[in-house]
Amino acid sequence: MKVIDKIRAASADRNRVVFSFEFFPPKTEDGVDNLFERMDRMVAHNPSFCDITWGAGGTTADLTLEIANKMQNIICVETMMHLTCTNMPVDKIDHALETIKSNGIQNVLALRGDPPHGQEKFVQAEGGFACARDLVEHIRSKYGDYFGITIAGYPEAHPDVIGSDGLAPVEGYQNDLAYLKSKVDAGADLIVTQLFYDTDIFLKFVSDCRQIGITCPIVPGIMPINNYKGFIRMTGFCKTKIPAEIMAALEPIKDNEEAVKAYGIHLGTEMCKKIMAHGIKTVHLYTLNMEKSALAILTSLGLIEESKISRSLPWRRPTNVFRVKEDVRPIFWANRPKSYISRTIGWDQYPHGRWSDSGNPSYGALTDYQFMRPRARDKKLIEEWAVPLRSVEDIYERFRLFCLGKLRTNPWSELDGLQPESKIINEQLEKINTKGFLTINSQPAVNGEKSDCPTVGWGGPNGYVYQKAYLEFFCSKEKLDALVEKSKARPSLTYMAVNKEGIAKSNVGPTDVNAVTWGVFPAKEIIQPTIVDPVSFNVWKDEAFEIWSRAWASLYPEADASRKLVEQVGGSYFLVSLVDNDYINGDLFGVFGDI
Ligand SMILES: Cc1cc2nc3c(=O)[nH]c(=O)nc-3n(C[C@H](O)[C@H](O)[C@H](O)COP(=O)(O)OP(=O)(O)OC[C@H]3O[C@@H](n4cnc5c(N)ncnc54)[C@H](O)[C@@H]3O)c2cc1C
Ligand SMILES: NC(=O)c1ccc[n+]([C@@H]2O[C@H](COP(=O)([O-])OP(=O)(O)OC[C@H]3O[C@@H](n4cnc5c(N)ncnc54)[C@H](O)[C@@H]3O)[C@@H](O)[C@H]2O)c1
Ligand SMILES: C[S@@+](CC[C@H](N)C(=O)[O-])C[C@H]1O[C@@H](n2cnc3c(N)ncnc32)[C@H](O)[C@@H]1O
Repeated sequence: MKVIDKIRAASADRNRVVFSFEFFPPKTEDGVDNLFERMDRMVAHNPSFCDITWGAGGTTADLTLEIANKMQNIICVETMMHLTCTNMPVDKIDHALETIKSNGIQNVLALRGDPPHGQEKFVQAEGGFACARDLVEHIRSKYGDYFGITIAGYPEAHPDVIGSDGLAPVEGYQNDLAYLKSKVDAGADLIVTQLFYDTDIFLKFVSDCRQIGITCPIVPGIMPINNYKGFIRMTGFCKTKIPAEIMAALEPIKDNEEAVKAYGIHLGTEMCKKIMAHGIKTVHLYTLNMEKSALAILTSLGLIEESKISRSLPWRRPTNVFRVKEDVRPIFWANRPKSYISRTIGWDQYPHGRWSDSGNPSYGALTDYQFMRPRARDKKLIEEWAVPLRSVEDIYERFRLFCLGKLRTNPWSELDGLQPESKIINEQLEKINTKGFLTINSQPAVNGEKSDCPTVGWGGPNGYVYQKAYLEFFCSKEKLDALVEKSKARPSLTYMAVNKEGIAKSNVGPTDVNAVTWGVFPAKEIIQPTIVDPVSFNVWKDEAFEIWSRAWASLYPEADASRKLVEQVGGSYFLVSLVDNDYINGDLFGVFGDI
């Protein structure tokens, strides 16, 4: 969706305030991994968009494109990619735009760019554009209305116009404004401003823009002060005016980083309050890839609340323009959303409400990507899972500890630990893992809980949510046989089981689709976001078995005895998916009672 449409919708919805986060491409691979984990946490607070910068002179082009793709499709946040003209002939510009378009991204921040490192003046690339307005014109003429186009605005005028006294001559400021209007007239629909610390200057700028007929939203760019030296460097570079009272407040605490941060949060909050009091309901935060100050400012403003992170679906709703209609997913990849998205990236049609509408979905092939762990998690996974294993009971112990919350990582999960809903059943999970039913997925039964309940709620307020109890685990053939025998006396149970070779047992039909999570909301059809189905189970099973070797056994050296044990268990156990369809009086764990 275009950011401008989100901002307009928020303004129509009781003038709701929206906020956004800016990030830049980190310099190392570990940095990139860490950034995604951080973004994931920040996106849970529902920013209207996040943007990623385009390294000076196009130095980070490939990385920016890759990060933008992951932000939109895996983190699932509305993504705006910065794009500059520096060193970019038109074919390179088009390559970048075609790439993000095919990845379902609809938002671009169109910029001229700074001169490349070490150079003083911006130089137009051969066959490239001279300024941001040319780029805006090009995007509109070639891509029509597909992209939402944002441009940069400078409340104190562009630094090129600012003199050595730190001020822009009136004429320079006016020319800059007139040029800004020409960028809007060329097709831009949103302005994000350069950072500033004098709110009066920003408010005057907005008023000046309105006077010359700029009507689009103007989003204030706020950079929380994180450390004194960085602040001085950035404001010097951008020629930003620092009000005397800010300098006076910083001077005595400049060597105390914590005090500077706290002041930065206080100042950012006060600036936003003042801006918002003037009717501006958007805030753009230059996060500098840091989480604390940006979130603290939003918390102080009452725009976010840790305890009220709400989910519109039990899994993160896609933002990719091609998959926004998607509202049903099989449960199997619930703990591996990145893998699910990568395996379904080619789908051009998403089921709407009824899973069977999608027919027989062709999942993408299993690739190395599915087994790649973010480096930062690698260390933790090795520490928690590559421990000496003498018997199968030692294997059981890993699963048991994970279900008790004593391990953070799990080879079958891309997520950190368990979800809050698992607390309801973690004692039962512990018991069955101790018996050798090695769980990798679960959900408790829910019969009409309020939809804003912090543990199992989703979909916003005023609705009711429901779930069938679900378990997915590996177990030996003997244990599976015992379970199948016992389940005969429990008609509410349905199961599917399969081993690595594909030998299968099940009491459901080959195309039966079982909705295991649904919600009832005012003035809406029933929403049923999560299903269990044999077709997807059959695809998932290959990934689930590969994880034994590619994500766990591979953590040990080649000939290690523990490695062999892991391979052997993974190679001989069955993968079982078990649903208790009686979500009112069922007792899913009861069937394990005397096995
Ligand atoms: C929100 C924001 C994000 C940014 N992100 C990035 C980024 O990711 N990567 C990056 O490299 N840089 C980024 N920049 C920095 C930006 O590239 C520089 O500030 C650059 O010097 C100007 O870019 P612009 O798009 O504002 O340029 P333009 O809008 O083209 O303007 C540049 C200057 O030229 C003047 N000008 C141009 N044409 C005319 C004309 N015909 N008549 C009169 N005056 C004219 C303007 O008035 C202005 O002073 C960002 C800046 C902002 C505010
Ligand atoms: N608002 C801006 O003017 C702005 C914003 C982003 C990037 N940039 C410029 O883009 C180029 C590439 O930046 P990068 O992201 O690759 O890495 P970088 O290391 O130069 O900057 C890191 C981050 O700092 C922030 N930043 C840098 N310069 C800024 C500025 N003048 N004003 C506000 N924030 C600024 C941005 O969030 C940026 O992503 C640099 O020349 C940078 O100055 C400018
Ligand atoms: C089935 S989903 C939950 C989905 C959600 N209830 C829905 O309706 O779509 C994933 C659940 O599996 C749980 N889980 C993750 N790893 C697990 C494991 N190893 N054993 C048991 N449960 C696990 C998570 O805590 C989470 O509750």
